[in-house]
Amino acid sequence: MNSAVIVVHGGGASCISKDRKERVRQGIVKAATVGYNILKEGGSAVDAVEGAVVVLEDDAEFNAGHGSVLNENGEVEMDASIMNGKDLSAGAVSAVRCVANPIKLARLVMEKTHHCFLTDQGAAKFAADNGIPAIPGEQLVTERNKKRLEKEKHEKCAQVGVTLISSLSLFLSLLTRSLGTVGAVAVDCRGNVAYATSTGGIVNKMPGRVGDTPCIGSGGYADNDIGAISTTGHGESILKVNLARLTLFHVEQGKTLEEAAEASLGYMKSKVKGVGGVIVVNKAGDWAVKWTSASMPWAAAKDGKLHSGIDLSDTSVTDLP
Ligand SMILES: COC(=O)C[C@H](N)C(=O)O
Repeated sequence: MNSAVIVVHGGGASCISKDRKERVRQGIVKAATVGYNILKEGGSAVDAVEGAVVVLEDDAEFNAGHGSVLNENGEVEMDASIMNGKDLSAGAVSAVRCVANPIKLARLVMEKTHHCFLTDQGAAKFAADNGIPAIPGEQLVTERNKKRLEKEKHEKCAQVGVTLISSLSLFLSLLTRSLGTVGAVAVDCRGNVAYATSTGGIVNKMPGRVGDTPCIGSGGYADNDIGAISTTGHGESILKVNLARLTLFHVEQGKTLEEAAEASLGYMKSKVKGVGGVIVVNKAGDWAVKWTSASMPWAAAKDGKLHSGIDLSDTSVTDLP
């Protein structure tokens, strides 16, 4: 019998203000606890990662579901994917608008269709056909994200005429724009692994822009023989290096989870100047969290203990109830 493990993340970020930190920590801890309880009650790794991600999609502090960032037109378009390491079955949706929990829709794609990936209107029709209610898009829009879009548009305007933007400021702006994607990886007591990742993408994106999150191998991957991973960060960079599968490739080559995460994130930084973060588990119950962004809210539950952190310096361990 394997020991159950779940790890969750709340997105690579540049910096999180002091007043938000506590709310973010509470959200991430709640998600890990909900996922861990599902595992302890005998639920599958897929049930656990879906359950944890639903908690974060429902929490307006995170850029997924309710609280997603807005595109150029002020609308929410969301991407999500999920994968079962037992048989490599996978489901994904992109550019979906009026659903509260894109991860539930991704799971339905995985389990109720012969496809891996549905997008836009086809995904919306599939949702309706499967009893997922369409909600008014505005229900997903928060005041904070309206302000964020305004600020982003304003800053973009201010940059017009500036011919040379230093790569540092470019990265910082990319990260502020992409704060808060959510994800989870888990191992259940039968030794199966799974991942789920969900996002509103990056603020002020073009309508129809799809990032790494719904792309199997970039936004995540799960294979019982290697492990499960969920990624976050600059989507275009993650897509270019297939960050999730690349990390697991390093694991297959004999690296520890920690070393593999470091190698792939390092590669992404040196090759395309992209920053981000990953959470990884393997069948044996080892887990690792790693990021090259300034911070990444995360929590991991195993053997009755909850580990969590946001910045490099603030890891804490407590007993789970
Ligand atoms: C932290 O932000 C993200 O992870 C955004 C997501 N990877 C995207 O580009 O769509």
